[in-house]
Amino acid sequence: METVSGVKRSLISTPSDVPTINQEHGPSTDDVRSVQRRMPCFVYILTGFSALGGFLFGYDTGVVSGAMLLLKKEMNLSSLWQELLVSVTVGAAALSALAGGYLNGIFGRRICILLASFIFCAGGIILSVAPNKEVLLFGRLIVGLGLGIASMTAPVYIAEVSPPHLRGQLVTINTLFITGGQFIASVVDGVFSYLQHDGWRYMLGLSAVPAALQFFGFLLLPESPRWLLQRGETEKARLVLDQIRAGVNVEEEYESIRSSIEEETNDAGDGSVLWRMLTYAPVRRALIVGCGLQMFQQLSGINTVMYYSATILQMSGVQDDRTAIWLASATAFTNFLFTLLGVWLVERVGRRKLTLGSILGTAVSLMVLAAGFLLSAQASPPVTFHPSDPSLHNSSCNTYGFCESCMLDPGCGFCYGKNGTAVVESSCLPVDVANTESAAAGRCSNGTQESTSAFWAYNFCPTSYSWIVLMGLILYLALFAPGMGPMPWTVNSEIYPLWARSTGNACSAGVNWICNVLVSLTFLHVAQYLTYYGAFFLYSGLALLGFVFVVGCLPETKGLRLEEIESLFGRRLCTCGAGSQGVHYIRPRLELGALRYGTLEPEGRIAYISVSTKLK
Ligand SMILES: O[C@H]1[C@H](O)[C@@H](O)[C@H](O)[C@@H](O)[C@H]1O
Repeated sequence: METVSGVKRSLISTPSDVPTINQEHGPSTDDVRSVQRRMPCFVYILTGFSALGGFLFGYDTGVVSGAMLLLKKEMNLSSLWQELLVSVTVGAAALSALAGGYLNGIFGRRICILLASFIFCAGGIILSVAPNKEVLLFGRLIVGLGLGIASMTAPVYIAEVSPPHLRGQLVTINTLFITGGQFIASVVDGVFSYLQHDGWRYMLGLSAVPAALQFFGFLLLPESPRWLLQRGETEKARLVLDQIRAGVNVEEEYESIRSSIEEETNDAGDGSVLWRMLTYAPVRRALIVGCGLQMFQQLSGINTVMYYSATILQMSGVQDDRTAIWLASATAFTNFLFTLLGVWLVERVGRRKLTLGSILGTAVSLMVLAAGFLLSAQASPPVTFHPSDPSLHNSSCNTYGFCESCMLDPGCGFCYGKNGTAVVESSCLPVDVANTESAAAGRCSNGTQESTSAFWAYNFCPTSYSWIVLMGLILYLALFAPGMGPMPWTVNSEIYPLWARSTGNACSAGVNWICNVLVSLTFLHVAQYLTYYGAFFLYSGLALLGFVFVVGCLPETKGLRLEEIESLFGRRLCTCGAGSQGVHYIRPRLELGALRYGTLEPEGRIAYISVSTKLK
């Protein structure tokens, strides 16, 4: 048990969807059922408009790969500039997510969402009219600033306006919008890839449309009642709560938020919020769990799959650029589809089981992916033909004996002929730096391929094991998307008490973006050092570590009111997971002078007995 302040903070009151015994202020079971029966339409509208932030997150991170194919030709971009244009957005998102915690605390969720959509709009317009690469870089930086704020604010806002029995589902809808945004971005990429001149302007600029929609929508939508109460705007808070609970008696919810804010204010120690979070054990544990989940989400390699799916598919044998782009949209669609499964499952099986099943499945499918690459590497065709052209002799490509090592060098590609299904007369040649679809010289150089009937493989080797890679990829998405995709966002939106919520979400979103940039920027280098199968075995190992972390540390939060969740972190870290396996809590309610205790039953449901025993 914590100190007295810890006990007071970890007070449990009755969740609205659990029938209660002898409760003083609670809604009757009929009230509760009627909330669940009535469709809380307004909450869905609020969720839809805030999740547009998730959509923009997905769109802006997803669209850039297709835009880059056109931009690099039109603006003659070096690989440094390409990397800069991709990573400046993610880097800016990491910084602005961290700053978003402060902004959320001061200005509230609504203003932050308005600010993010305004920034997205401005960024989209700048990108669509950019006359040169410097302005493009500036536009991508602006978009990143919006991304960071939106990524941490939308889940918090949705969690704060949702009723407990729908909260998991509604916050998961935000991730559904992220993956939806990635899918739409890939379709837009596919469509505008036919417009060789200026197609990228439409790709990058179109994001201004949903951003404007969100901006105007939020001018009319309310602030989070929890934030309003925290700022002392009690009347407004009650009005908003009435409005979003569709007229059901909100007295108990209002009281429970008010009393937990009162306790927080009384207990508030000295120092900044972050310092208080780090020095107060239950919140520190929640922060470790929140940041750990976000870290393992990224370390299990989702964005190597999302950003490089076209490349991965090419490596598995799909040769044509345009086919690869459309197959990449099939990948994004699979991610979207299985996130939908997560929305359906989250309130049925709970966050913990969903995350556990998903991360274990992710680890296994990464092994399948790695095995596919390993078999392809072992069956990699040898170099059998050394062309006499003296201009090719000085290149490092000349030193490779197999396609596998040739393909891993970004400066080289594999040029080969076919006899039936057998690879013949194969060479490793330097790539044409202006256009990686052909070799710099020789049989596979631009314009000569047709007459010589030679095939050019850049980034992949001709192999008969590509189906295993394809199967691993689909399996990966099907198992990652329902759990490890959305749960880190969903869990983070609910595990912190109100005073620490925006800072906690800012930190964990920052960790997500930082790990995102680390993994996606290092993928090609890791693949070069460890080969592709080594890289995927590495991600699989990291996912297994994540599994151990989730087993030990993630408690079940399903069905609990936000004010009750902190108590799940009352025990030592790595025993928190036991909370969902039947732990008994005894929580004296000191300020009321009455003793209440609750039993946390399997499935995270809490049964209540309120005992009117005076402590004094
Ligand atoms: O939860 C999301 C989602 O899974 C996306 O597909 C991924 O690109 C993001 O990085 C992640 O945070």
